[in-house]
Amino acid sequence: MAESAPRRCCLGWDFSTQQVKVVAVDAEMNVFYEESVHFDRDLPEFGTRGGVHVHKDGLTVTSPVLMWVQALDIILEKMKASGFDFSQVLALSGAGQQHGSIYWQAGAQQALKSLSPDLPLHQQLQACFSINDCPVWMDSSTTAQCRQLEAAVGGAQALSCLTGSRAYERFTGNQIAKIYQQNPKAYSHTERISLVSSFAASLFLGSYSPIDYSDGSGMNLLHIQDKVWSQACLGSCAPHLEEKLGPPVPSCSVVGAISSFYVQRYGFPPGCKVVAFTGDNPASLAGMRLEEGDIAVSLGTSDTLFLWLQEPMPALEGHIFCNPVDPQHYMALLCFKNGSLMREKIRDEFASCSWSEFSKALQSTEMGNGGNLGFYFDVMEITPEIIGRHRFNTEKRKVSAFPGDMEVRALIEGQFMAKRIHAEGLGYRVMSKTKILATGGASHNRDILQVLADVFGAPVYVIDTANSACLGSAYRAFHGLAGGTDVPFSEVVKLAPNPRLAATPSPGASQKNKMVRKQSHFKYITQERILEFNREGTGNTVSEGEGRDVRHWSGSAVSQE
Ligand SMILES: Nc1ncnc2c1ncn2[C@@H]1O[C@H](COP(=O)(O)OP(=O)(O)O)[C@@H](O)[C@H]1O
Ligand SMILES: O=C(CO)[C@@H](O)[C@H](O)COP(=O)(O)O
Repeated sequence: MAESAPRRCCLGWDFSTQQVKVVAVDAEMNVFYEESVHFDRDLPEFGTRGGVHVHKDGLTVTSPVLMWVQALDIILEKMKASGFDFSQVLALSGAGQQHGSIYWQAGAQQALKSLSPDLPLHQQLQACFSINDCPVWMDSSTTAQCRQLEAAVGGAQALSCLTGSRAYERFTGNQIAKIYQQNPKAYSHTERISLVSSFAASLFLGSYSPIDYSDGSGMNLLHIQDKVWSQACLGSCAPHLEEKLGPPVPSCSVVGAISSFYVQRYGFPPGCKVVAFTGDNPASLAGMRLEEGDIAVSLGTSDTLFLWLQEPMPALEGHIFCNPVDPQHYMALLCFKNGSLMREKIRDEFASCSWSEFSKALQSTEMGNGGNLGFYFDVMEITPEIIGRHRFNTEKRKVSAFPGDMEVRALIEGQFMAKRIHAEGLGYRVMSKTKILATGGASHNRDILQVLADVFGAPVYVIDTANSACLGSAYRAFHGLAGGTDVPFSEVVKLAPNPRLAATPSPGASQKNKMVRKQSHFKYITQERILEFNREGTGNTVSEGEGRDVRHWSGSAVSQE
């Protein structure tokens, strides 16, 4: 796969929920190498499903830290076996699934600094962690800690104004508070706490890497405007937390040179720079070269939707993060937990475990699904907080199933309708110039992208790799190398290929959307509305008025315009 002629490059890594991935990008911004290690498939000894362990309470979700370390060993060996020329790597950066936290035991820094090139990393770092199973973003077990934090700073909106988000269970400050309360011994033996992103950077640096502003915004701890840890939040979560976190840094900072371990074992140049790692969603924003007015939809393990923002407008729903490529600006993010794993379940139940059958089901059903609507949350959703499968037929009745193909379309339309109304709740409006940039594993599926274009009434573009977090990490490595904050990111990546048009709205879609916007139909797809449907009981008719509106996205409503 690797070229034999020397090709100067930067590497972009992604430590995501289900896998570790890497791309190499040359000075002309071409991707010429991609590799990945899939946790469930390639490291079965850790017994994860979808890269995680879901605990008995159904709320606690963790991943083994040594699985991540070993995945890095494996991917580096794969690169070496393929002849990848490490000597040409000028710089590297990376991304991590957001919010997950790693607890380095006292003495671990020393172990990191004295890595022997004769042994793989996982054999040398075995005793370095005070917590072996790390809380990850899918965890929703910290409701008590969330309420404590909000109370400590004057309420949910006050916390959002400070940190960009009200308290969320998966956010790291609340996870740290839980560990401190339930396992104080492990907490006191911890000398450093990393995010998945800064942990991965630390493995390359051979010492602790700082947390960057952008991923640091997903902790409920960072003052997003002043870019310092909030003393009120730190104090509410756990003692001595500031020293365990270290000072945060701008996302485009060069945090050091690569550890001699990689120079000696793989042949990296000693001057290879490590640029601060960030969250996978901020890295995707960089990879898609998002512009103001565009909307990005990432269809990975989680589904996320994000926007570039000039001014933060923290609210009770969604998140504001510091922008990863422009320290003056921000990004807004909505996260939906029932993303690809939910789609896989419906695929397995109704489309013979095959994506091509899943696509056929979308092709054989009509836009609007004849008025049949579904919302599928097999795990407790984040946006909004709700669980269960909720289907409503064309007679406005709650039903327990649809015929197979209709089930597939109900899932995909429901997922995208939810994204649109929640984005509109944040103030986003689809305009005539709106571009939707899609990424993540499911963006390989053109039929899914067609539904996205139809529901948003806007064209959908993709980049050549569905791996925008890796790509963005490689771009960010070039940015850090070029001087970071002193140089506009757009200047550094100007040679990068433009996104390709993948789907345009079907005839009739915009007319439906126009009517839906006018009559505010989407607003009924809210937690309250679904709870109301449930209270009314399966088979009950939805009361006239509000409930009816949800179905107006279907064909029958168009004629009313
Ligand atoms: N053709 C396809 N159609 C729909 N979904 C797909 C397709 N190919 C892969 N996927 C989904 O992509 C997911 C992985 O996406 P990815 O962005 O790589 O995840 P992550 O970065 O969170 O590990 C898989 O769980 C799978 O469901
Ligand atoms: O919790 C969030 C964002 O707030 C998730 O988006 C994680 O960042 C996981 O990312 P993927 O592995 O699904 O890409």
